[in-house]
Amino acid sequence: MADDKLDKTDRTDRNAGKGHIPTVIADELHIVYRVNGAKTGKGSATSALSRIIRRGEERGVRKVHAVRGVSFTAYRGEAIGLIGSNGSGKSTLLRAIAGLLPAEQGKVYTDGQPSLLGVNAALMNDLTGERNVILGGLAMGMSREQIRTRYQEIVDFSGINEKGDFITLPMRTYSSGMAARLRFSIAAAKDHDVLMIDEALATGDRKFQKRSEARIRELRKEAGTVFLVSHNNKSIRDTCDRVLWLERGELRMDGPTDEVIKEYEKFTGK
Ligand SMILES: Nc1ncnc2c1ncn2[C@@H]1O[C@H](COP(=O)(O)OP(=O)(O)OP(=O)(O)O)[C@@H](O)[C@H]1O
Repeated sequence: MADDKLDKTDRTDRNAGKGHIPTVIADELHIVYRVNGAKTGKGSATSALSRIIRRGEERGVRKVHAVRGVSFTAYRGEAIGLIGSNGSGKSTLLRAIAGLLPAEQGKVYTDGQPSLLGVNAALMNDLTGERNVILGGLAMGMSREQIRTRYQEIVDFSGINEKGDFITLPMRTYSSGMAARLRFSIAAAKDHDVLMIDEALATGDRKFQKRSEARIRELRKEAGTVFLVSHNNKSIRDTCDRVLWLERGELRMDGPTDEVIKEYEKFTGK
């Protein structure tokens, strides 16, 4: 499971001799979704017949094999980009590392509790931005005192109050970009062992993206590991030094950012 403590002497730690500390190890990881009540066939007489014949098997459950045998080791201080076409398994892999999805086969080992910062991270729409900063901080394990000292910093970083006193209004009055900025700011206020960001940078405007990129670089210096899922190759280039390229759930390439993006751009025809 994802919350297994890492065995620092793990054999997959190829760089142990160089003093690198592994934070996440995925070992031949497979993730399969099961979709209940999924219809097979088009509702024709023959498909109805075949459904009757299959009765007793896993009826109405369709499997989606989203991650297929992915292995890698992430180290402290690395910023790793995850790239690949739509539906290639990037978000699924992050959710599995965060311990939100069980492994069908294989294993994920993590050092500490990884935090997943998605554009869908749970904030309460009916509460004010202010309350969400406090609740979000508590949910991440910050003390009230820590939240109090970081509060102004979080609000300033989000830029929510640049156009008026929005932080005291309910989140439902925010634009999707404003909400995403607040989510990022809350998550980025804490020093994470492993921080995973799913497309968060794509949502803010250019000025906010720059600020987020700078913060990611800081988080790396503070010895965490950062994973970033993005379709924006420039964001990945500016932030990451290593890239994992997924395609149809398989790890197609793992290497230095420039090399992997070059191959990916050939693949996508850019
Ligand atoms: N909750 C779910 N139930 C069933 N299948 C799912 C679920 N979430 C994702 N999938 C499937 O798993 C596969 C991988 O999806 P995933 O969202 O991980 O891809 P992605 O690389 O993050 O895509 P994108 O770039 O479009 O965000 C896809 O085939 C998708 O249809």
